[in-house]
Amino acid sequence: MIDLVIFGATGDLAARKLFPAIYELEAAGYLPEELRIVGVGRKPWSEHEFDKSVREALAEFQKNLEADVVERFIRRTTYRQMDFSPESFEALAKDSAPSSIFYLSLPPDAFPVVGTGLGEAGLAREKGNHFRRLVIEKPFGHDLQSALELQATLTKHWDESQILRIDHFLGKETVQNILVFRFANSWLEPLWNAQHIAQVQITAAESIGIEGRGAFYDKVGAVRDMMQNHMMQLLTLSALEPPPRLEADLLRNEKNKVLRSARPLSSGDIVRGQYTGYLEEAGVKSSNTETFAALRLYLDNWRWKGVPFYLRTGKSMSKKRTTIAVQFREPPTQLFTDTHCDPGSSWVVLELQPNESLHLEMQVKTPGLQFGSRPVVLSTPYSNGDAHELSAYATLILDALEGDASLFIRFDEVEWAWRLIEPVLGANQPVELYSVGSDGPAGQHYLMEDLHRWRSL
Ligand SMILES: NC(=O)C1=CN([C@@H]2O[C@H](COP(=O)(O)OP(=O)(O)OC[C@H]3O[C@@H](n4cnc5c(N)ncnc54)[C@H](OP(=O)(O)O)[C@@H]3O)[C@@H](O)[C@H]2O)C=CC1
Ligand SMILES: O=C1O[C@H](COP(=O)(O)O)[C@@H](O)[C@H](O)[C@H]1O
Repeated sequence: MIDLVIFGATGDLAARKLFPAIYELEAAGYLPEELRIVGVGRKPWSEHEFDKSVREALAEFQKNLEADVVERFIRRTTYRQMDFSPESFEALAKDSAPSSIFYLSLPPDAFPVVGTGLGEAGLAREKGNHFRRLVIEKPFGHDLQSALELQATLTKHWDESQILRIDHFLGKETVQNILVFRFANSWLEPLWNAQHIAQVQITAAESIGIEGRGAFYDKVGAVRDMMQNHMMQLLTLSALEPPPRLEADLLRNEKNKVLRSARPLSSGDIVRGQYTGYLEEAGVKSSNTETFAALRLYLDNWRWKGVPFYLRTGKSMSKKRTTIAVQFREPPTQLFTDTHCDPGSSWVVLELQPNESLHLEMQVKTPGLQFGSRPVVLSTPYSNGDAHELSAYATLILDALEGDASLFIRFDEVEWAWRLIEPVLGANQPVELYSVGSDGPAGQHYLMEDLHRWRSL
């Protein structure tokens, strides 16, 4: 028997992402026969009420449900009410399978309580071939100090190798494709450095606002919600050195080196924005929390010295689009007249969402007598239409079951991301207003070096 114990099973993330992801794994036949799913909550729900909530979540958040798969899934589930007292953890320990995964889908304040409660009840101990793993949602800490404290608390009972910190961007196929694109194409790698690359723009724009999460978001803002975690992951995967092998720690070593090579940031490297109308959202106090952030940073290492990395993320923007756009340097001399605006400009654009695809923007001859150049785009979709592509959460839950930590964040990555970001967390820096449905505040353009411009979304 293996237990997947979901703390916070009555909550939003469980309904929206975790149950649909487990359903996907069930439908694809990836779940071990002996897996039991234990939903934990403080609410005094009966089994029937929990089943009903799982069915409703699947109906709302999972397309193409098959009745027999739903029934197989429901047969695995059971609900457990806990008050997080020592006695409730001891009772859990009596009923737990020798191999268990504890998924903390809880508000961050509850991470130390539950991590410690499990540890004190002996549920972090592994015996023989059995495993005990702790999956933790983001955010891991609110700043560097709180992240260090949380880590110190958890590692009283849990070994770092047992802790799987979720960043759901790493579960996205197109994010993993960054590595394949870079390291499976030998023509590309010799060009992927400061000698040939002029700038890198990483954008994660969302068209949605804060969607009723005002009370949470207002204390967090875009830098903590997106920049410190998801955007840093996109940066490290774009910039890292090839690991000698695709093993969790070798990969994570390289990601950490990228973070450690970043030049310290100061207030001149960030522009913070807030969409108009944010202050009227439910749960928002009269605050200057940023709903948009743009950063300029440099990696002072052999490969990237002098290349600006521009990162931006925001809510209520003109569209949902996540891209990594890499501009190659212009040829040393211009042989051709250019009737268009950007002479000799070549870009590689990895579009991570919503249209998972790859674009090469290149120059070709202008048809006709004139010897000029004009841009063309070679595009290919990422997907080959395979129905077995898993959602991000399904991939990560499967990896957690299989004990593959490659797509989870190691603590030193969290720590160095906080070290990098902390100087620009500054809540007392002003926010610049931008209109809902725009590409963000005008001030973002002041971050750019001469001749660089943000690409339009
Ligand atoms: N929702 C989302 O889209 C995303 C969420 N996350 C992260 O996932 C985690 C869960 O998020 P979400 O589901 O939205 O959170 P919720 O606020 O919905 O909380 C989840 C559940 O936790 C229980 N809970 C609430 N407060 C406490 C507490 N103080 N102590 C113990 N249990 C508590 C509640 O269940 P009960 O009352 O039954 O105990 C609740 O149903 C968070 O860390 C969040 O940052 C990350 C990315 C996206
Ligand atoms: O973690 C988070 O991510 C989502 C964006 O994720 P995506 O997969 O939809 O791109 C963001 O909306 C949310 O604020 C943040 O907490």
